[in-house]
Amino acid sequence: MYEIVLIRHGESQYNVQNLFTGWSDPDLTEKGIQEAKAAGKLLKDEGYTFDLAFASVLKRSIKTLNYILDEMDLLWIPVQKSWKLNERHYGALQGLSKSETAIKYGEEQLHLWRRSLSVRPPLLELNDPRYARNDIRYSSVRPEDIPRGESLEDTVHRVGDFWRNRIVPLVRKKERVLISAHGNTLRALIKFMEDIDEAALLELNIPTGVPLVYKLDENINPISRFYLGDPEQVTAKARDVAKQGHV
Ligand SMILES: O=C(O)[C@@H](CO)OP(=O)(O)O
Repeated sequence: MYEIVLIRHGESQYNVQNLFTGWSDPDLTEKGIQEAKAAGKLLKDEGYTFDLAFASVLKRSIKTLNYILDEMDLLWIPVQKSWKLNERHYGALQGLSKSETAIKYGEEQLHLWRRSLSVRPPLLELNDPRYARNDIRYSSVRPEDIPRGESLEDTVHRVGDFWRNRIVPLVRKKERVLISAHGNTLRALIKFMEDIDEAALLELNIPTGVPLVYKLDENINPISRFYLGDPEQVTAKARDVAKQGHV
């Protein structure tokens, strides 16, 4: 049996202001830092250790990983960063208030934008300053691969590719891997691994800063997944994420 640990970054400045984030790059809040440190302590107390770790190229994911590794005295392990683990791209919604968007377009439309599989957000114009093509950190990415807005399904493709090509070979070698990523990247990965149906996907919310453990069989198919920590607290945190879509 194999195992892997996933985590969504701690609370960010955009989370606390209830803004659509996507590929925007806000920092962690003080609460987010504490969540990351607590996650590191929990992993250590539960006896976890890692041989290598992954993060996206967004600072909330990178810093969360660093706080966790520092807490575990594992800052020395190799870390690989990839844009393929970036949050789902929220297109022209990025930087807008979720509650104001709910007022303008209705909670139902907002829920579809946030939680459906195939609905894309309004796409960014090519000359929009939020379009990542002019950002130096994406200079090695093929321009046609840089999104202007993604459905969750689009994110499932890029994260699924990354899982198959970069993560699975390591897991097979019994490497103990930690992935620090984002709410919708992890929803995409869960969809990819378990092919959960749309109804379950609509209700799937990932709490910030809580380690999610996957047990995998010999073919690297999931056997079970569970959060570490107090189940009531985890449920309450996931409920808070769901509530961000209300007026
Ligand atoms: O804004 C975002 O990029 C994501 C994660 O913070 O939010 P949501 O939960 O609305 O998909």
